[in-house]
Amino acid sequence: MTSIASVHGPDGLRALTLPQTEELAADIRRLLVEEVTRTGGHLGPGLGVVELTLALHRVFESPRDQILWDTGHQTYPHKIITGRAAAFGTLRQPGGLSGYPSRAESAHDLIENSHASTVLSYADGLAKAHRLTGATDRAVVAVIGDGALTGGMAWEALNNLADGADRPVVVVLNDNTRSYAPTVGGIPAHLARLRTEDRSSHSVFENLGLAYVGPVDGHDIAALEEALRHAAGLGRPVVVHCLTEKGRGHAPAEQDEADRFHAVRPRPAARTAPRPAPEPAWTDVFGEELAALGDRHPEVVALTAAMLAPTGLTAFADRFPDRTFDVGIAEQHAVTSAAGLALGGLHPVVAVYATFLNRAFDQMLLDVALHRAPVTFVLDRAGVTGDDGASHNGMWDLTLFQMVPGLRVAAPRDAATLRRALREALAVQDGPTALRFPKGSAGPDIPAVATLDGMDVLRRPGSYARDVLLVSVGAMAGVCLEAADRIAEHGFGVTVVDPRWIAPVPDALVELGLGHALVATVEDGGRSGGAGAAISQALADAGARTPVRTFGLPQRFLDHGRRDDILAAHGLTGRHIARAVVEALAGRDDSVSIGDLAPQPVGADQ
Ligand SMILES: Cc1ncc(C[n+]2csc(CCOP(=O)(O)OP(=O)(O)O)c2C)c(N)n1
Ligand SMILES: CC(=O)[C@@H](O)[C@H](O)COP(=O)(O)O
Ligand SMILES: [Mg+2]
Repeated sequence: MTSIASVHGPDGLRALTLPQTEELAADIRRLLVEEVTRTGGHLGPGLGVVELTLALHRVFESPRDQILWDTGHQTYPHKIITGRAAAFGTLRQPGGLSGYPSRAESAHDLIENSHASTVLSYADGLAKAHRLTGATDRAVVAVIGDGALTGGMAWEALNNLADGADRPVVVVLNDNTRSYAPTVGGIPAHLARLRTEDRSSHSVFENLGLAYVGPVDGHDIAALEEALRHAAGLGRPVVVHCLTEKGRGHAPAEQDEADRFHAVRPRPAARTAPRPAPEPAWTDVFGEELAALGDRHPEVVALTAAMLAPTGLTAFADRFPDRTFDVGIAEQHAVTSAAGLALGGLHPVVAVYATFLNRAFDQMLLDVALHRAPVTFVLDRAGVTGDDGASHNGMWDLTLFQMVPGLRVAAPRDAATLRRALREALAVQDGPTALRFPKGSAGPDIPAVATLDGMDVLRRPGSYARDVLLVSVGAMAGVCLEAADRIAEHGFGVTVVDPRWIAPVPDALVELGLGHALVATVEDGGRSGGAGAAISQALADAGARTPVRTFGLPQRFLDHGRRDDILAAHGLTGRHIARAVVEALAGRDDSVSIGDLAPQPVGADQ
């Protein structure tokens, strides 16, 4: 039995016979199922590319030849055969292997961004660089999924690749017919015709001017190697169309109609005490409320970028299939299409993970906000997500939102305020709205003790002294209340307020801030240009001399880890905030922000 342990790096692969390689594939599958079901992660995508990964590393000589992966979630087999099998059990653990390619881990990993549809653009750039630097002996190989191929950037890149007959790139299309769910649109329909029709009809790739090889059985190593060698020998841009099965070799994944085990949760640790009833997930609270509002709001339609279930739209889609649109992994199109829907008299809800909206900022700014289109953006996974690493944290949305004229932004603190904010957003007809909430459980509802011009007061100062105003943004309410209690122990009067709608900065919040000795803002998002910065600016514009402390995430790419650990590492805990506020009030040292006070995690962030 050829085991992983018997192969030392990709060079060892090329010495194996075909049967030995097939045995190795079985051993890799065993390791994937055993470890990923324990650690959590992307099991289905990796199972689907075991043979493809082996064939790629037997035909091409990485890292001289550069093998690039779109999204990177399917690279566990690649990691295993490029020297990281022994560490594979640390996958997605703090300080352990990243769940995506990592340049710090290996020379075989070139691109780390987990945002889809980018790989062909990297490849186009690399091919041009090799042409200009004379490094024409290095192959450029770009693996892209059928889902990622529905993203606009992929076609921008194909347009350029087709224009570079003297700049060879081997595009490996990993066609498993699915993103999470079956991939939607004309592109998968075309690929299906290529799979089933005789090769009389030209592929779209050939019509663009690229060579096309396939379709090839993506689980037949010999056939794959022959096709890849042929493609590499063409010396021009070529698409190798590989047919694979997501979840291959693990029956529960193969039979999973939802998403073929796209991403599995970690196996829960054995417990002695009964597990407490889980509090509702933010995603489910949103999804159930939107479905409930769908009857009362016939003008509401929902859009997703290939993530219907992950963003909570399943219930709405089940009840209103004609009012639900999956546009593929195409966030830019989703947003401008929503503007079109709004111009047509409807109220679109664009449900998206916060980090993925980054790429549709221009569309939000100039296709939606410029036209004051009543589009509601619902951002899940806002703030620190943690396990999926730097490009998955939703830590830029609050900063981007500050730049959009007329955009109203809500950051609910719990399930009750999420439901309320959604109802309020759907009632806005004269401009865009956005709601943002983190990954995971919405936790217990946090009641207000009073309201003030639409803002929720969560804590009044016992002594009515107006020493500190703690402005809680979204899900940081619990942290703020803990900080307030700690600060009050030092004899200071602390008010905690949750504006609920945090942009534009409410006038009532400025008014409230003017009357306090110090204002502190706490957000699960980037400090730079975030909600706190906007509040600080608004106070300054009102002529306030009140010092403002903003607590949030540093302007860094944060390594993967557990959400709570990352928040703590950057001072977003009651204890850290209290200490910094008390020191600022005591005048001991008001030049230091909490982000500098907090201990940095091992393997300091970039
Ligand atoms: C811009 C962007 N939007 C959404 C996602 C979330 N996402 C991760 S993998 C995936 C599906 C990818 O499908 P495909 O490219 O076919 O790869 P497969 O999982 O089938 O191997 C999606 C939508 C993302 N990573 N990037
Ligand atoms: C690879 C990718 O972008 C998604 O699959 C992401 O991993 C989603 O993660 P969660 O849905 O677990 O937050
Ligand atoms: Mg796919």
